[in-house]
This record gives sequence, structure tokens and C-alpha cells, in this order.
Amino acid sequence: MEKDMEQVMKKAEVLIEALPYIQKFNRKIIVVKYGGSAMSNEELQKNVIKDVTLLKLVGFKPIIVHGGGKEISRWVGKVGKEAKFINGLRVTDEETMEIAEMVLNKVNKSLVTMVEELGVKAVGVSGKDGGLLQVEKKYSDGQDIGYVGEITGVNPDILFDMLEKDYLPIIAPIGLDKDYHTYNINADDAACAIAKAVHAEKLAFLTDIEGLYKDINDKSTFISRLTASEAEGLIHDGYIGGGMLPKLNNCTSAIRNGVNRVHILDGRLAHCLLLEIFTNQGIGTAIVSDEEEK
Ligand SMILES: Nc1ncnc2c1ncn2[C@@H]1O[C@H](COP(=O)(O)OP(=O)(O)O)[C@@H](O)[C@H]1O
Ligand SMILES: CC(=O)N[C@@H](CCC(=O)OP(=O)(O)O)C(=O)O
Repeated sequence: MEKDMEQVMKKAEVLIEALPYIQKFNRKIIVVKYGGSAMSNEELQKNVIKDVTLLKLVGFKPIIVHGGGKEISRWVGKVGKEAKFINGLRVTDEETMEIAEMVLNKVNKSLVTMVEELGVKAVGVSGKDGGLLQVEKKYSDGQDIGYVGEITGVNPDILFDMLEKDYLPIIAPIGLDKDYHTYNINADDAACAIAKAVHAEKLAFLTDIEGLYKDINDKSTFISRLTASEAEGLIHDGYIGGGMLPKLNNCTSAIRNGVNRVHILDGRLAHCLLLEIFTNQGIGTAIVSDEEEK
């Protein structure tokens, strides 16, 4: 009986600890970039979706921008092609673009369904809808990488309308150029551009690693907090590779453009978002402005 009471009190303490954070973020926009690497199974996905839904229900305004890179590669493989990346970006020919759009739309609707199952209204769109993500062709170090879009403009009106009506927006990273051709956008780029356009309070990248390492092969080099300038230094000195490269570039860009807090979190860890937002635990890697560190 005493034990039961102790547990109940612990639960109350957890809720009380969350109170200042609930106040701080009340009605503030939080952009959650949910990467394909942390979508490996349905249970994992349901945990992430539960967290975001809870944020919505306690008065935050979350927006999900999702990836699906691993799933796209799986389908590209099924048609006998080899997935190819340059600097973390998928080389996207016409056929790959068609596959990527189909897969991302499928991922989008599956996330919408999970949110709706939890009793929250969600709307899934891509960057094509309402002129949300406008792009031009992107080159990687001068190389032609096909239908990969560089974001040139964001029209967040459709997002503000959804938030106003209390919908949870879920966005697939696809955009249109000025001639209405379809382009594949790196989901980290999409999340960052959207966070900037809606003046998000926070941008959280959920991925499949604990956070940032100076040397990915040496676990003792984990970085829990760094400034935008330090992050740029690591990129410049060649410490960062693969999919972490666009992610970290976007982290620094978001911080330099008015997003207050940027985090890289391990989406494989159950409830990592709740832990980061509602506790003093400080998990993952936080990227802060140079001024804040002074
Ligand atoms: N210095 C680094 N620190 C952390 N991860 C790194 C680093 N360099 C490369 N990576 C790689 O970046 C990956 C995360 O990017 P990515 O696979 O694109 O994830 P997502 O699908 O979530 O965008 C990690 O799994 C890791 O292998
Ligand atoms: C141009 C480009 O690379 N687009 C990405 C879009 C999906 C994505 O970014 O998914 P993750 O967040 O899971 O990596 C791709 O085709 O894989």
C-alpha cells in the first residue's frame, strides 16, 4: 500500500516538474523533424507520435516534417536500382523521383493515421500544397544530382491556417519549381526552412543516433552542447559525414535565423521528445547561438 502511494506521489512529482515547461511553451510552435532512420518499426513510430500528440494536447503547436530515406532506398532497390547519395543527398533521376514521391506520401498518410487514432486531428500535406515549399534545382559541389530541390521560398500560410483550426500539420519534403516540376527535398532542409518561416520556438531532429559525435567511431567524443560556430568548425574540418551533414548545416542555419533552440535527439529512445522538453535531463545534442554561450 505504502509502495503504491510512493509511486502515485512520484507520478505527481513528474507532472509538477513539467509545469514550468508547459507554461514556457504554451501555444509556441515546435517543429519536429522525424527522420526515416528512426522509423524502423511501428512501435517506435507510435511512441514518437504519442509524444507529439501529447505536446499538442497540452497546448503546444507541433508541426511534423518527416523523412523516409531508408524506405525510399528500399523501394528504389526493388526496381533494381542502386540508391546513390552525394553529400547526404539522394541522386534523384525521374524514376527515383516518382518512387520518392509515392513512398513519402505513403509515410505521410501513415503518420496522419497514427495521430488520428490518438484522437487528434491531423492534416498531411507535401511542400507542393498551397505553395508551401518553392524550390530550384540544387547542385552538390557543382555536380548535377537530378531532381533535388534547393528551397528558395516558403509560404507558411497553409500551416498557420491549420494551426489556427487546431490541426496538427504533417509535411512530406517534396516541392515544386517555378515551372511546376516536382523535386525531392532533403527532409532536414525542409524542416529547417519551415521552422524559420513560422518562427518556431524549437526545432528537434529525431534521428537514429544519440546525438553528435566529434569522432563517430569514438563514443567518448559525444557533444551534448555546442554553439553554431563550433558546429560550423566541425563541418569545415571534415568531422561530419553522411546524413549528419545536412542535419548539422540546418541546425546552424536555424539558430542563426531566429529559431531559439535546436536539438538532435535519438528517436530510437522511447519518449526522447518528452524527456528533452519536460525534464531537466538534457538528452541529445543542443545547438545554441554564440551569444547564448558567452
Ligand atoms: N559526427 C557524427 N555524429 C553523429 N552522427 C554522424 C556523424 N557523422 C555521420 N553521422 C551519421 O549520420 C546519421 C544520421 O543521419 P541520417 O541517417 O540521414 O538520419 P535521418 O534519417 O534521421 O535524417 C547517423 O546514423 C550517423 O551514422
Ligand atoms: C534530396 C534527398 O536526399 N531527399 C531525401 C528525402 C527524404 C529524407 O530526407 O529522409 P530522411 O530524413 O529519412 O533522411 C531522400 O530522398 O532520401
